[in-house]
Amino acid sequence: MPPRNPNSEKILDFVVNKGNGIKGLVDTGIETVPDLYILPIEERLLPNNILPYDSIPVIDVSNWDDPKVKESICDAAGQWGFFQIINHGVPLHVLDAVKEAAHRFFGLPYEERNKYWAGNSPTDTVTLKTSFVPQAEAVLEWKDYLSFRCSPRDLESFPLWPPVCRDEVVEYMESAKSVIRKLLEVLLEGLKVKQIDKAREYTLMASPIVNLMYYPHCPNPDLTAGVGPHSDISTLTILLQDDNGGLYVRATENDSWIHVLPINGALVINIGDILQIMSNDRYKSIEHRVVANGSKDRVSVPIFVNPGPDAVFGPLPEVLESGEEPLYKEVVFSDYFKYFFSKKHDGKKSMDFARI
Ligand SMILES: O=C(O)CCC(=O)C(=O)O
Ligand SMILES: [Fe+2]
Repeated sequence: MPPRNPNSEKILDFVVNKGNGIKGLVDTGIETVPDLYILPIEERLLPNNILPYDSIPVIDVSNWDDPKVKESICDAAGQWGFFQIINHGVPLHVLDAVKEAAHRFFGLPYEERNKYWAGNSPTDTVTLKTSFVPQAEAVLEWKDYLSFRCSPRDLESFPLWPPVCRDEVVEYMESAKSVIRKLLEVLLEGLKVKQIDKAREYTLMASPIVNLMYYPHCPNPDLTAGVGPHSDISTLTILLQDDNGGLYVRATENDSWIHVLPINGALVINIGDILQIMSNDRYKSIEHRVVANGSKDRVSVPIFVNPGPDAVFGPLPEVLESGEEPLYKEVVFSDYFKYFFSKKHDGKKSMDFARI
């Protein structure tokens, strides 16, 4: 990484080392985007690269057992890797409450937020961070996030979680559980897996993570990345976004992107790397990115549905049954996770870790 100029070093110290986050920097009243956040022009999302009339599928899941619904889900997972679901059963008030809780947490004074900063937090099940991997990034991402590990064991640390948002996070996670289960059942049935037994359950969904993402308003969002292009390493991600928009999904191998239109009450679903690997490429984990907003503070709440740390995953035997060659080797989830977090967001390069 090239050396940084003294002003960038100062900002890095304030945002990362002192734990103010990008929220703290915006609160100082900055009127321009600091160099530390300015992307080289070839990495910016330019208007010419946005396809204005395209959108990802929207699927009504009021009847999960309808074969047409199942088919739409599996088709969307294969062709798009991204879709929105409506009538999913998670109550609107639960969705609204967790978004409000995110605003409440990031609205706390520095001293209160800082109690949860990585390294200060009373428990490793909740951590406040900024950007993605600041020590590996030449340009930082315009986001802070409070991350909750949410396996049943992790939930034992609930009393140590921030009181301004912990109930809402747990309620959202609990209400989303049946949606997660249904989606995985349908997607696995599409891969000829009849039933999700205990071992499979561990590999598919044992260690969910819920993030409260916060993208404070940015003086010039076109210059910077809220989140750079990446695919998720999860099996599935369930994402609740607010009405500001700003999430873009890669459309083709060329550099074009589709905006994910906010729909009140909808959940955005995307396939993660693990499910692409387990499906031997039947389902696709598609790159996506976020652009911050010029005037509003954006929040989103992804649930990353992750395997247990020591789960081993690879192409499913049911998928390879008819003699198809596996495209991936078997990998331990914690190794894949460490690899992902050892470098900056970099498209779909993490998948090389598992590729044969
Ligand atoms: O905030 C969003 O809309 C998406 C965030 C995201 O892609 C991620 O955290 O992996
Ligand atoms: Fe993502």
